[in-house]
Formats: sequence, C-alpha cells, structure tokens
Amino acid sequence: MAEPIISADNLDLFYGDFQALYGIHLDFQPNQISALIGPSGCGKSTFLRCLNRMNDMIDGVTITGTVQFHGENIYSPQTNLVELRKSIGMVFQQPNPFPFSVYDNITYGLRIAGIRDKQKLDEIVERSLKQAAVWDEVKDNLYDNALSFSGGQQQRICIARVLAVSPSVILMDEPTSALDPISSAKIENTLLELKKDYTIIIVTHNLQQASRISDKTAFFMEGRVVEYDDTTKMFVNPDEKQTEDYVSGRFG
Ligand SMILES: Nc1ncnc2c1ncn2[C@@H]1O[C@H](COP(=O)(O)OP(=O)(O)OP(=O)(O)O)[C@@H](O)[C@H]1O
Repeated sequence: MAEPIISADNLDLFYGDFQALYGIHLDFQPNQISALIGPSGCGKSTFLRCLNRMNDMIDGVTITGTVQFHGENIYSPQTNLVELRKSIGMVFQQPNPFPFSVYDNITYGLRIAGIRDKQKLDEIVERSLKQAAVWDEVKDNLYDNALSFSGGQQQRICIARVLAVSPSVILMDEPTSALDPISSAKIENTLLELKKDYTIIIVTHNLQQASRISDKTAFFMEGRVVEYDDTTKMFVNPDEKQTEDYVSGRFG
C-alpha cells in the first residue's frame, strides 16, 4: 500500500472543557476518496477541520496528538498556514463564492500569491473550471458575479477556486447537502474524476453518497472512530455491530 499522504495519530480535541475527539488515528491514501460518516455531533466536521488547522480560528480549542502531511506534523510551530491551506483546500456545506466575478473568484488565491501574468491566469481559470466540470456553464459569463449562478454551479465554482491553487488534498464538509439531486450527482461525478489527481476527504450524511463514491469510510461516534475500512466492507460486512446498525439505518 502507498504511504499515507495525510495521517492523524492520537488526536484529541477539546472545545474548552468539552472533549470532542478522542485518540483519533486515521491514515488517508493518495488518490482515494475517504468518507467520514456518523450521527450528528459525533465530531466529523471537527476532525475534518483538524486536517488543515481550521480549528485554530476557534477560541478555546486545545488539540493534542499529530497530523502528518507528507510525513511532517502540521501542528509544528514551523508550519506556514497559508501554504498548508493551499495544499489542503476546503469546500464547505454552503457554497461560499466571494461576491465578485467568477474570474476573480478563481484567480483570488493566485493574485495573492503574486501571479499577475494574464495569460497564465486565463489558463488556470479555464483548467480549474474544466476540472470542476462547470466550464461549459460559465465560460461565456466569466465576468458575471459568481453569486448570480445556481447553488450547484456556485459549489463547483468553489471547487474550482480550491483547485486553482494546486492543492493535493481537498477536504469537503457535506458539499452537496444544500444542493438538488441533479447538482449533487454532477458534483459526485466531478469528485470521481478529481480523485485521479487529488486526495479527497468528505464528510457526508448521505450514506448512499458515501457508498457510491468513496474508497474508504470512517464511522465516527461520540468523538471516536468506531471503524475505518474499505467502503464496500463497511457497508456489506462491517466488523462492528454499531457500524452495521448505523449503515443499515437503525439509528442516527
Ligand atoms: N465551536 C464549537 N464550540 C464548542 N463546541 C463545539 C463547536 N463546534 C462543535 N462543537 C461540539 O463538538 C461536537 C462535535 O461537533 P461536530 O460539528 O464536529 O460534529 P459533526 O459530526 O460534524 O455533526 P453534524 O453532522 O451535525 O455536522 C458536538 O458536540 C458539537 O456541539
């Protein structure tokens, strides 16, 4: 098996006195889609945010343990957070394009990085929007406000915005739960294409979605990982009774 691209070890997280994660150990392989599932409040989003230090922005959070990205602990004081979040990008539940043009959304991170060459920016805009499977729908309106597009198109524009800065890992927190089934299906197909080049870790409440698109599934409960295995095994023949009860809809 390949070396994990990102791996959490013995990760505990506290919001003030409340412990939300207990001793999480999870390895993620490159070019796979891994789904994080479990009942509401079990810590999926909290864990996902640990993987690019988004919890740093929340007051009163304490984290112990390690998250290694390409073998380096991202919680080391030497970590450059801007670089980290370029390498490990994030897409949220609600599409959140900036309130300006599609073109400026996609080039935002590149301009911050000092890229000014118009031809290069144009190329990256086209490539990213194509990878996010939204190019055909927006190519004639690149200078329209991104908020004037549908929710599903906005979410794919947000995916393109992450892709533009060449990440290697994409974290997704319920990226389709605010979308209609057709838009969701388009995003699922996009993710299956993207995994050839990227590693994707996705929180989802939609068990059918997890079983359709993910290679691995981690089942969380009350801040702990109950089971983590190949998705097919998790849904057909899990080791743990709690997993079986959850994936068969007996609770949650
Ligand atoms: N900023 C915060 N401050 C305090 N407690 C928090 C904060 N964010 C989350 N929690 C708590 O941590 C626990 C895990 O929450 P988290 O949002 O990670 O769960 P989740 O599995 O993603 O839930 P959901 O599926 O409902 O989004 C919950 O008990 C939640 O109330």
